[in-house]
Amino acid sequence: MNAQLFQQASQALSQIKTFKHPADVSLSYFFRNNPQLGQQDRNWIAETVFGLLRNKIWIDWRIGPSSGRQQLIAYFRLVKGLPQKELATILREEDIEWLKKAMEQTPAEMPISAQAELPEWVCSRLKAHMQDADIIQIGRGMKESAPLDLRINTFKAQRAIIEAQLQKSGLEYSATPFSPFGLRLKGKPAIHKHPAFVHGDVEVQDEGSQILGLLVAPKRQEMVVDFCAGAGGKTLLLGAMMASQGRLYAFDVAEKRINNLKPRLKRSGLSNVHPQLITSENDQRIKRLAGKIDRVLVDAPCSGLGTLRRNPDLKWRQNEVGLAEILQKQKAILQSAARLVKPGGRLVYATCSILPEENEDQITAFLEKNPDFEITSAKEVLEQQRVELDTGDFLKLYPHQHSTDGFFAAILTRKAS
Ligand SMILES: C[S@@+](CC[C@H](N)C(=O)[O-])C[C@H]1O[C@@H](n2cnc3c(N)ncnc32)[C@H](O)[C@@H]1O
Repeated sequence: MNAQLFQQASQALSQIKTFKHPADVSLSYFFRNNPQLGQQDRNWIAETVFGLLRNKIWIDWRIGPSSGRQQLIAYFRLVKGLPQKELATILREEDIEWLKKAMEQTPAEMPISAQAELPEWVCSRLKAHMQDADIIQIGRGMKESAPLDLRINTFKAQRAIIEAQLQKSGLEYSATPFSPFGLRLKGKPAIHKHPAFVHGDVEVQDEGSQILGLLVAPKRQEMVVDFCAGAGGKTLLLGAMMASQGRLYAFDVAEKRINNLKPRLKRSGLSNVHPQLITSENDQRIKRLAGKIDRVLVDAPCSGLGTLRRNPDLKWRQNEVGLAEILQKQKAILQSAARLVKPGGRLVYATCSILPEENEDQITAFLEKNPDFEITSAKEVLEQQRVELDTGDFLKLYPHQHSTDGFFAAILTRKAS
């Protein structure tokens, strides 16, 4: 660490802290405007500002109102535990005085929000459903940085060959605990340049996201819809599970995301995927396919509060007003997507959120309105695939328990008429 680099981290932080854009977007913009920074410096700045964001609620409570520079000093001193002499190169005279006072002050009792490193409004919503100790555990799990998980593209590649390739290039990895297609890399190697990635033999995908595919469990020759396909993280998995057979529609309302799916699709070698830009959840195409689809995945737009390990800035970018809109959208999408499912067919509703309003509550409301659907146990569906993961009827994943992002999923089956 040197004074200049520290100053640059502080500047990057002040741009991120407007929270007008996602933190990674603001950071890329900062790097574009500072082309003199080498890769090592960029990595250090990114690690530092993300480290701060992962701990900022606690830091704000501990040191009170303060500048970005002071928050960074507090991060190194109080979170990373660096002794003051190691900060000598960056501390100015006024910093030393400020730090002395900050270290001495004892703030009032720590609120649950600071203990859990979650916004107050999130804590109060969780409190209606769980104990404080559980909220704290969930929140603390979100403070760790996420591991780099790969999914083997089983349509193209065999695990033994991929493992041999990784070993040959000196990469360390282990099998993911639950997903049969997963590998967890040690550290954060530049996997996008690795031949296995370039040839489409592996994709980067959190193990939790891989498990969602196991809940859909599409069969070869089936008609499947990935309703909120985005750039196709789950589409590619579903397509591989279908061994590139049957028909898999990838719907989304965002043109950019559907366009981003196309190069990934090409790399994957799949030919059963049909990306379709839709105008809304009520697009004409949905009416035409009504009652014809075997399996539908709704990976709904959500608050993303299960992904705080990767997107800690969501703690400031999400709020209750935004949540109210998201809840309406989720409800409308689920209701419309359900029309696609044929009798006996399966609908999987998933989010990367930890809020019950976006999860269980949506399912309860849906089932009240749609008595022709019933819950199928996630535990049983996973058991059938020899995956030992029991979170009950619903899939509920948390970083502190499963080392995945926070995910929720419910399997709904349309009763055979
Ligand atoms: C959680 S993301 C999906 C991520 C994706 N399934 C993946 O695995 O990479 C939710 C997606 O829903 C899309 N979306 C939002 N409103 C929609 C709607 N009315 N109908 C279909 N998709 C919608 C968003 O554009 C976004 O790509």
